[in-house]
Amino acid sequence: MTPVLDLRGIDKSFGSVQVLHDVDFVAYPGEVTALVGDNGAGKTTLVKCIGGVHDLDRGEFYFDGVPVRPRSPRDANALGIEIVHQDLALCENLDIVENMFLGRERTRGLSLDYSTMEEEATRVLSNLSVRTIGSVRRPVAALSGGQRQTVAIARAVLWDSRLVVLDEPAAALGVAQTQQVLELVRRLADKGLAVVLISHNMNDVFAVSDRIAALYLGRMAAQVRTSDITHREVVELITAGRSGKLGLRA
Ligand SMILES: Nc1ncnc2c1ncn2[C@@H]1O[C@H](COP(=O)(O)OP(=O)(O)OP(=O)(O)O)[C@@H](O)[C@H]1O
Repeated sequence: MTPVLDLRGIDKSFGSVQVLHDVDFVAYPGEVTALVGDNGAGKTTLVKCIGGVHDLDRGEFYFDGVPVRPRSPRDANALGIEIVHQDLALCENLDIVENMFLGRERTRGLSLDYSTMEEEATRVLSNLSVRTIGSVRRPVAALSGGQRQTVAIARAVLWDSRLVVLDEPAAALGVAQTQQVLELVRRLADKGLAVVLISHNMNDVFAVSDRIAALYLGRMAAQVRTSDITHREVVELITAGRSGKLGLRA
């Protein structure tokens, strides 16, 4: 199976500080790949390279097997890459439909085509089996944390997305809302998308991922199938960069 995303030998520095060292990373269609690592390990930096926010210093970037080089978020979006950042970037004063189409509004003549946008937003939410959100004309200010996360994720798949990266989608959520968001994450993959999930929560990672990639001090310690690794081994990769036969050699 050709990975949707295949990064090889990625280096990234900020000034004299090298944050990513020779990182390989793959994400397959229909799978959730968890990206784990301690604070400062380089997860966000890697994701920003994927999303075209940062240009790479060195390395190869293949998308659907084709070499590419996204140099802006717009380039990444055009390929089918969507990043849902932790702050979600939703506008409180706008409703769900307006948020989902923000910056990419549908127009008819000179005016906004609300009925088409409303139909498409409703269709995407229903395709994702989201039933917990109510009317799509509700303002985002009135939504709970989990509902906001749902809107941000639905916005990401409204376009012809192939790869969706979710940065800690359940970080601030309660138990029931976390469960709903994880189910949504799983459904995205079941629809054929490649999903990358950044998480510090091992229970969430084991509940939903097919593969786990562990970054340690800017190096990829291991990327393995979730069924081939234990909870304890992942924690060792995160904290020490190695675990038994897995991980970085001294
Ligand atoms: N624009 C920047 N300029 C300089 N250093 C940066 C920049 N962005 C990130 N870094 C540094 O790169 C390292 C990795 O940061 P990054 O945010 O990628 O880690 P992370 O794994 O996402 O951490 P966390 O789990 O805390 O979000 C940190 O030491 C950080 O200070």
